[in-house]
Amino acid sequence: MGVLQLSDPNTTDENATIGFLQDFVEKAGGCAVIDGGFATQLELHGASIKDPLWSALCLINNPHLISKVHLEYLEAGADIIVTSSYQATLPGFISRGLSQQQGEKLLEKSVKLATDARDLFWESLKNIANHTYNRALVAASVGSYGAYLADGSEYNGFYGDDVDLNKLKDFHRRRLQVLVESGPDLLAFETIPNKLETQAIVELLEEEDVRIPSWICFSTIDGVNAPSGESFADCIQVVNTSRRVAAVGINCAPPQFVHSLVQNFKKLTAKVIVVYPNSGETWDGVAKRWLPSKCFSDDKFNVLATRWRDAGAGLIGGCCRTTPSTIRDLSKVLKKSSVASNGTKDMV
Ligand code: MET
Ligand SMILES: [Zn+2]
Repeated sequence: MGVLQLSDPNTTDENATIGFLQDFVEKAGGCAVIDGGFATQLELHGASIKDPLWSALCLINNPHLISKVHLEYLEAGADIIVTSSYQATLPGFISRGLSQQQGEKLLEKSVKLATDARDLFWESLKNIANHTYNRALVAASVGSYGAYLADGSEYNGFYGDDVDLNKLKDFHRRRLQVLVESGPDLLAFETIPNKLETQAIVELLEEEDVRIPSWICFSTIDGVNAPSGESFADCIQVVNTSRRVAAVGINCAPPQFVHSLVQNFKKLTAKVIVVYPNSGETWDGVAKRWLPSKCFSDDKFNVLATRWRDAGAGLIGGCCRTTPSTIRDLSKVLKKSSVASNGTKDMV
């Protein structure tokens, strides 16, 4: 098995922006594996992140742990790792007494920690014959405005009457510029709860002429609509207008919702479908803690994941409360069946 040969994402051909991710998925056997809960794994290692900056706090006081978690997910078989920048925002850092420049350095660092881990891991495989890993891609996480507010609004979609399109674009603009300049392979917009923020992202990608492919993932509470109550048909219509968004889907929703959503999204878009649900526990945004789920096991997650793949999801991983063990099992299940369906695992 060798390195995936992919189209160049930095080309001036706009179609190639999308083609890059489509190629990656295809060459991974029709379904590539994303990593699992990042903040979850930091916490399991003892990091204290009960803070408005959440996992981004580790960028300041525990970057080694971030590298360790990236390596754990790579070892578990993730084809794509997501950076620690989900709740890393410039206003968030500034409110902690950091300067704009220090904040920008931390955003840059979130990408560098991930690309360094990816390169280190890939290098370590050099002398290992017949390994089944792919050289992973790094997706820079861009959490929603609600994630920055840290008030649970990423799960209810209500940003208040004073938040309009321009305010959301202003909020996202500089962080996006810094992340893009830091050289990730992809951008991962996560837990987007409404159509307005979708529109802001799509317009911003155009205004900033972003040439690396993005995915946009929504959260959902009822498993049918966006948290704002707007239909996914409405939200995806906006996504479909963008030649810079390569994939669209769901993250951090209960796994039980995902199958019907993949079926629905398949009807609404030709883009790659990306899903990485949480473990089924629910986040109490006010008390800032997870409320228990009815049941969760990696076995159950795997069974569900093969159905998501069969329904047309091209990128599958885990969000909060999933761990490297979830991703290891997921990777085995998805890659095993992709070998069976392709008859080969040689992707060059
Ligand atoms: N990428 C983020 C993480 O795994 C997504 C969090 S969703 C609340 O920590
Ligand atoms: Zn999550």
